[in-house]
Amino acid sequence: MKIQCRNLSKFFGAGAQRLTALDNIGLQVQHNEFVTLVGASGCGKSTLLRMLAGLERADQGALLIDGRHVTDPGIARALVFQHYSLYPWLTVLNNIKFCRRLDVHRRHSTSASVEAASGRADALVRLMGLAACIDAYPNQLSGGMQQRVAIARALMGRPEILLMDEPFGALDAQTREVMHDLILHVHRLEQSTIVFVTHDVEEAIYLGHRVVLMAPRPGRIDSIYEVPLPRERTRDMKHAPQFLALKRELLDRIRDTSGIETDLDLLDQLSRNGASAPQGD
Ligand SMILES: Nc1ncnc2c1ncn2[C@@H]1O[C@H](COP(=O)(O)OP(=O)(O)OP(=O)(O)O)[C@@H](O)[C@H]1O
Repeated sequence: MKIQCRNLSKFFGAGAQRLTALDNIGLQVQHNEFVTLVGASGCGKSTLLRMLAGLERADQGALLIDGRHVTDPGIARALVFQHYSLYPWLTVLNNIKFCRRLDVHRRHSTSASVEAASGRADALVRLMGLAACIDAYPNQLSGGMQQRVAIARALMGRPEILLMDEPFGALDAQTREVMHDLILHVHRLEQSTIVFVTHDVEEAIYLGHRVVLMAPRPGRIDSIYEVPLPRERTRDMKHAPQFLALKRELLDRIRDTSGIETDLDLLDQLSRNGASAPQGD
């Protein structure tokens, strides 16, 4: 098993203010699996991802990767965010090469490691379709191109696990479609394990082998769905009855677990109480 979350809990704040961001999370992800996380706002998706990245510590439970406890970030795991976080003063190629934890940036680096890193950067440039803009600076690129650079940079250290937090959230619909096929291609080629957070249920189904649906207050796993599609995805599958049925089910479940209806009821009560409250002078 690549990733094992055993009864993970995470709290923020203390006393009456204590918030259970993650409550008793149990999740196992296999090597080369593509798992997507969806759920209403505040259900702990990003917190769980940050924990997998080693950026957040669990307060209870255990997180194991390849059977070993995770305590810190490591080169075997790379994180990609919605905001591309590229270095504006570096060209595309240098952004890709600049993966700080690579041996090549250390004093003891050998000419063989420099050459290997250079070869990997060139391969990633081709894979990501960036060959025409290697000398451009990030501010000269579209959002989609910047995100390609960010993914290429994340792949530079050959991560075994790619953790993606709404990486395509800021892109337009057409660019997202292209990026979906690109990331599926990367997943196949690199044989990586991917955990991908999104608000977009269609994206979660199209990319994922399994969709993990989380719910808020406290943040928890509500249910896990196997995606009933072949692993090799094609865009026409988005119209398949089983795709549409799962989409409906997930959307209904997210609405039911979001707490939005309870909030609306409370607002309704408040406005009714307000209307009947005695008016002051
Ligand atoms: N550093 C922090 N300090 C205090 N509370 C936090 C912190 N990080 C997250 N939280 C809280 O933990 C809960 C889970 O947050 P998280 O960002 O993981 O949810 P999410 O599902 O990713 O939300 P969204 O979909 O809106 O991005 C939220 O209530 C959030 O306010």
